[in-house]
Amino acid sequence: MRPPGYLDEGSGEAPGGGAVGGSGDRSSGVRGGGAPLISCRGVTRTIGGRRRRVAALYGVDLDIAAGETVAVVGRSGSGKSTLAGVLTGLDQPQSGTLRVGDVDDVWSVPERERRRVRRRFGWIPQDALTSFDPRYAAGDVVAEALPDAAALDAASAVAALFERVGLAPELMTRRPATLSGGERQRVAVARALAVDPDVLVADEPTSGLDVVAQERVLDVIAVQRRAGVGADCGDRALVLVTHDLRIARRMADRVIALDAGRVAADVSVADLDTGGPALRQLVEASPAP
Ligand SMILES: Nc1ncnc2c1ncn2[C@@H]1O[C@H](COP(=O)(O)OP(=O)(O)OP(=O)(O)O)[C@@H](O)[C@H]1O
Repeated sequence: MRPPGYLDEGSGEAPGGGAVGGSGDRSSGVRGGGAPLISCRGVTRTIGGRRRRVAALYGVDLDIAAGETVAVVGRSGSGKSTLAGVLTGLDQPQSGTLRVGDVDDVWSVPERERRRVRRRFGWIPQDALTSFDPRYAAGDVVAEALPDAAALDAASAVAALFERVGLAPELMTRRPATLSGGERQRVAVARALAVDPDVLVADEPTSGLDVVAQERVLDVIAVQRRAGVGADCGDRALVLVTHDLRIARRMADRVIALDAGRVAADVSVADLDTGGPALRQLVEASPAP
């Protein structure tokens, strides 16, 4: 099940090679010496039915620290969206563990505890429109995601979120299907921010948008990353799934490249150009800057 405010959607193990950079060094993604906010160990997820099963993630080890912005890059089908679903505790891996904060193994705790973990994440899906309930106006989509306390004064909470993402208040009563692609994505960002998340996970948040709309959405996400809301943004993390290395360079501190469901590279943005052949292949496969 998706979190409140999202339509449920299906989602779903793989061959591969070794990683460039830090994924073999499990402490490399953790800054400041503390425990990472999110840790995956040996995560494998297969998707599909009985006839055709696809190994979408295979033996993934990954740490994400509070305060980091991590871009997940890779070719189409490399497992980026699958990883996003696993990291947020929405999709269960067939094997491996996911630790989030003080919960050592998210899939071994009771569902109630898992829901508490999921509430730490704001999720911006790849295709916002299909994640909206078509019966709801844009404001209601965001209101539905509010935590119980904020729901007491939902109207002003939603208005504040609309303002934050640069959406005119009159758009609250419009159905998302009648909004532009960029406006819809910003409704999706507002919905993700409604939970005041510790981790914002954005899956190709600008796909299908023109350059101006892309900039607006990226700016809104960047502001959340830097400013936070009512809390120290140093406690927060952003995971940005993208096939576009230009966006990764612009937004992230660190880049994780997936290849056939495995972590092929885990490097700082500064090392993006010196990451060795595996990473170079991925860089060359991405759109030109
Ligand atoms: N519902 C599904 N049923 C069967 N296979 C699936 C399903 N969803 C994804 N897959 C397969 O799992 C693999 C990983 O898919 P995933 O969506 O995670 O890749 P991705 O890197 O996010 O791709 P893209 O950049 O195109 O969004 C791919 O081989 C894909 O075809």
